[in-house]
Amino acid sequence: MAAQEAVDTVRDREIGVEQEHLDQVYRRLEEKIHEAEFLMNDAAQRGQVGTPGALAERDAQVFRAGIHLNRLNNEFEDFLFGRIDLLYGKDGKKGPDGAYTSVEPAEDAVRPDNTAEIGETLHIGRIGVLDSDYAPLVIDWRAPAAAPFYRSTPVDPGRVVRRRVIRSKGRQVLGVEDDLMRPELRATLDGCELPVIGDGALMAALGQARSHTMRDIVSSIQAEQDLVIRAPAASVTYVEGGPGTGKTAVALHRAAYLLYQDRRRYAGGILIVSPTPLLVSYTEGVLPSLGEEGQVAIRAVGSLVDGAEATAYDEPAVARVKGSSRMVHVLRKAARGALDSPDAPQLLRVVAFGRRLELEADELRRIRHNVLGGTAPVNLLRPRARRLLLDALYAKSGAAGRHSDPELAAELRSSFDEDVSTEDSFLGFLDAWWPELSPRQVLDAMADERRLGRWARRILNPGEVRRLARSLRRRELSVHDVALLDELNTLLGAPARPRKKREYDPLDQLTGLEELMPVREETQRERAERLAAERTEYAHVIVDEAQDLTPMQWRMVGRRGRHATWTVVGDPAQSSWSDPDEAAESRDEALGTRPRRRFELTVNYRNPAEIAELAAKVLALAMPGKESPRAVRSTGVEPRFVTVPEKADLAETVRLEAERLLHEVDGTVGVVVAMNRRAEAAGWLAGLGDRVVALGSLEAKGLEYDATVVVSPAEIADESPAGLRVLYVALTRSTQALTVLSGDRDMPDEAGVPDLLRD
Ligand SMILES: Nc1ncnc2c1ncn2[C@@H]1O[C@H](COP(=O)(O)OP(=O)(O)OP(=O)(O)O)[C@@H](O)[C@H]1O
Repeated sequence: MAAQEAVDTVRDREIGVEQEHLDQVYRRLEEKIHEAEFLMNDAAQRGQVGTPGALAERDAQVFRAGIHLNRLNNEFEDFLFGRIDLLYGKDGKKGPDGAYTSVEPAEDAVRPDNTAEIGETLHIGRIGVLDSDYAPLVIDWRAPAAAPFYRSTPVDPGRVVRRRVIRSKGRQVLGVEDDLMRPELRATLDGCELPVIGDGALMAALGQARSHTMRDIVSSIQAEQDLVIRAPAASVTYVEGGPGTGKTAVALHRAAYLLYQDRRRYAGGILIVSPTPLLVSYTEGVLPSLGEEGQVAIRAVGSLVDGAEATAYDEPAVARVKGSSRMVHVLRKAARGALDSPDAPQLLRVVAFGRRLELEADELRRIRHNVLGGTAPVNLLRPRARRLLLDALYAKSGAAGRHSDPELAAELRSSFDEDVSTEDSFLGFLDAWWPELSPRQVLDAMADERRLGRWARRILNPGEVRRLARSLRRRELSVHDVALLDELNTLLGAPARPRKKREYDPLDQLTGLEELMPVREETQRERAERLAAERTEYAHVIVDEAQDLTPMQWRMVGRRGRHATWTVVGDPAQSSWSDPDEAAESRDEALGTRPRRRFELTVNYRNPAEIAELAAKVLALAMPGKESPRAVRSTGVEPRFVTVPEKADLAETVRLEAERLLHEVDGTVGVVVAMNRRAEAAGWLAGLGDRVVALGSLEAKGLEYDATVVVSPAEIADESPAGLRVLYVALTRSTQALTVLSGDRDMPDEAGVPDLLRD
């Protein structure tokens, strides 16, 4: 008891120490706010008066002050979250953030009797704050001086002796957790022994209940993740890792890091491509929590084309056709062939120079063939088609040989052209014979099985043509249709549209400040939409769940990053695309010859070992020989196996299980079913509240819940050629508890364990 009291006293004292530091930080920030407000008023009053140098300096100051204002108005849960106590460094050089730059300790930093004095203490937070003497009160987590907070380990501690995670809310420090990187040392700070509190901030973070939005991991980024986050942005950073290894989290933190490193370079925008709208809404709060809202657009792969917001999924056989790179050839033919619609006019009749002139079907066909000869986009060929029509009509008019004088001949021709091309019958004909085609119109034309059959001859087989045409007759766009629209957009060529004028914003006069201002009322989503509408290319593209992109989707994403650097994160073992080799080929095409830097993440932070072990059985079937990531914790709670009791039905059983799990966990419960049960499953859970959701297997991508019910592994596995990998995804969504519910098709044994999950 006395020992516990002593621990509590030390803990309280250490919390007090950090509280004092946080108070000092807030005092300093308040000073900065006053300064910022003064500067902004001053700037507004004085307008743009001054020398260019002074104006640039003033803008820079206002810019920095704007950052502070923005951050503080966001009342962060843990503005200050870390601290490292370091040995003296090899040399006495300081970096721009006021910290010593040396990574290695000085030779005499540790005395022969294994004692040492702490030479430097750094606090780490979401932004950097200097005191009035330019000494660092808080180091920005992305600054080089903060790297040892994430990188140092007992095996390779560098200068770090003690690493502390501070839990705070607003202005209040709530707790501290320490890790010793040099446990063999007896270190002192200001003459007193360095106390160590608690046992592991990471475990505390992992055990917390989940909500429907992802949290940032800024206070507990692990060393192998930090290497990826801070990797130089050259060419392609390629990251592989199993479920729960933090790929999505790392990708988001990397976006924030890149912006911090070189905001100017990324003014061209960062695009994050996510597989589903569910994953977009799950992750979109992370960047604002890291203080980054501007410049990053997070978009689902079904919403990458302006105006399309597809969420429907095609059945696997259709998705397979629509995703395949064979579609490029079909679309090329369709984009040109769609001009030749059944109701296209077969005769052009005009009156010119007092004569009736006609072009008949054969002549028209020849002209069209002639114009379409090259590879230029169809819509951009309309002026050429118009000219050839006029040429043919002029030839018929007999006026061509009337003047030998070239000037008079040219005059005659130009008055002919003007007469004809303003005639209603000519204009009407041109609109009908060479209409400006939209991608959607071509897709609609492909819904006609006969026409599609012509365009797909020797590319798709008759069964594929039938299925594709049938699916295109449904009006609702599917996720896979969006990549087809994008391809058609390129094939047709976008006619120049007038740019929307941006509303006047007085803050535009202050360079760079705009994106940081807290007064803007635009949400992250609105901003992303605006950015996407204004932009067709980005400076950096991050692809999450990259294993799922089809060849056609890779082409679409590739177009948005032709000059970009890339971060690509994925796990081949979770691929829902039936032919991973084909997708990898298209990925390589999209990324071109840029050199790749590869990283691997090896630790599963999501699933307890008990769940990870079960999922590994499916992995062994789906990808024999592929290793599972190592689970970092164990809960002692084994997965539960349930079958539908005799007098009950599936719906009732699922509902009962969901209710049971809602009692068991504080956070969310996900019920994962085969895609064709998606609609009915929502009904099974009616009235249970918003902590529980039903999801189709493909929608579960990237998400996580405190507990999950996986309904009929066999149904999920049989859904598509990639079914086993989709089942692997479904089984790896839970952070605490998992129920596997079997139907007849699963052939469960007496213990309820389905065939697929037995040893
Ligand atoms: N360093 C960390 N500290 C705390 N939590 C972490 C850390 N790394 C990952 N996590 C947590 O682990 C969970 C899984 O992370 P994430 O979703 O990024 O993994 P993933 O590799 O994308 O998984 P999947 O491939 O299954 O989609 C999340 O809850 C995330 O917050």
